Amino acid sequence: MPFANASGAQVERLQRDELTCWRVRQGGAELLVAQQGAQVLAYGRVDQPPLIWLSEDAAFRRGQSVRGGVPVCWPWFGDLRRNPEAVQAAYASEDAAPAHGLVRGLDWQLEDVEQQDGAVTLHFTLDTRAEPLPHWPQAVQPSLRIRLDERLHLHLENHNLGPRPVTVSQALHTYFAVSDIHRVRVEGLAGARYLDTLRDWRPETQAGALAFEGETDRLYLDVPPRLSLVDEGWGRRVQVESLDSRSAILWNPWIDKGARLSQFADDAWQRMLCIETARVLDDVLVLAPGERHRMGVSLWSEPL
Ligand SMILES: O=P(O)(O)OC[C@H]1O[C@H](O)[C@H](O)[C@@H](O)[C@@H]1O
Repeated sequence: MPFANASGAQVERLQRDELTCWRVRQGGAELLVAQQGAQVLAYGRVDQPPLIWLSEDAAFRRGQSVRGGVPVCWPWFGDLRRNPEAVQAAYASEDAAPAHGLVRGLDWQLEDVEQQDGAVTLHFTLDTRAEPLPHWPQAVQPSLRIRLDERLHLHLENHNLGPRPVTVSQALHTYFAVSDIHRVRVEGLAGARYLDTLRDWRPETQAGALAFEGETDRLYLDVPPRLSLVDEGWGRRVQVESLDSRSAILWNPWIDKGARLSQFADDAWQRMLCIETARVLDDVLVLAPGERHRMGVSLWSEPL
């Protein structure tokens, strides 16, 4: 049932196959968010190509992360065994740990929808006290605030409600839509250190802007607060501004890995790339007892 307020924002609950979603329309922008994983699925301005990419082969199934949008990776990023020891130690099982943590396929609770001053904010939490995560007996509660105004802002909060410090790694795994992977570059990384996961995690230093010429899967450190995705094909610059994060993952699967991915068309690698706002490697989060921490990202586009 849609409901609108005086400023004209419209928030509507709807179903995409097995998933409950919310669609927000406001000021010429449209946002779609799934309750599962508190996952942003789509975002853009109605008169422009989408800013966030959602796979045309996306499956909206319970327990399965949707390919595209902004999956929340938490309380670890990627392969747990590649994480610092303190992140691994928080997981109490000998069994193989799922990639990208435990919360992408779970239902988060929508706490409230706030509409104020031309902005709409959806606030999701995952109550890990009422329903502890499997093999992760830590009293840390994540929440995600998704705010739509002229821009899109995501804030991932961690609240350590327990008596012990807890170390987590995390990412807002944003999939961006691009006109053509051969016509884009990411600016802002020059001089940053990175680990190239495709070359045995070799440490490297970025020279100049990052262009994509093959499979790319890199963990960058010392990342500045502003990165820009320059898209010559669509004549725009997408600004990616982070809050309290100095690590980022840059990813494009290219042809061979793209063919092996779930919910991913054979040629989809040409139309997307990921810039993931993160806390990984030596940038992991150490949460003191009682501590709240917020990591964020804001996204918008400007004409070139
Ligand atoms: O297929 P998923 O579990 O969603 O992971 C998708 C991708 O996420 C990150 O960007 C990793 O760096 C990649 O190695 C991984 O392939």
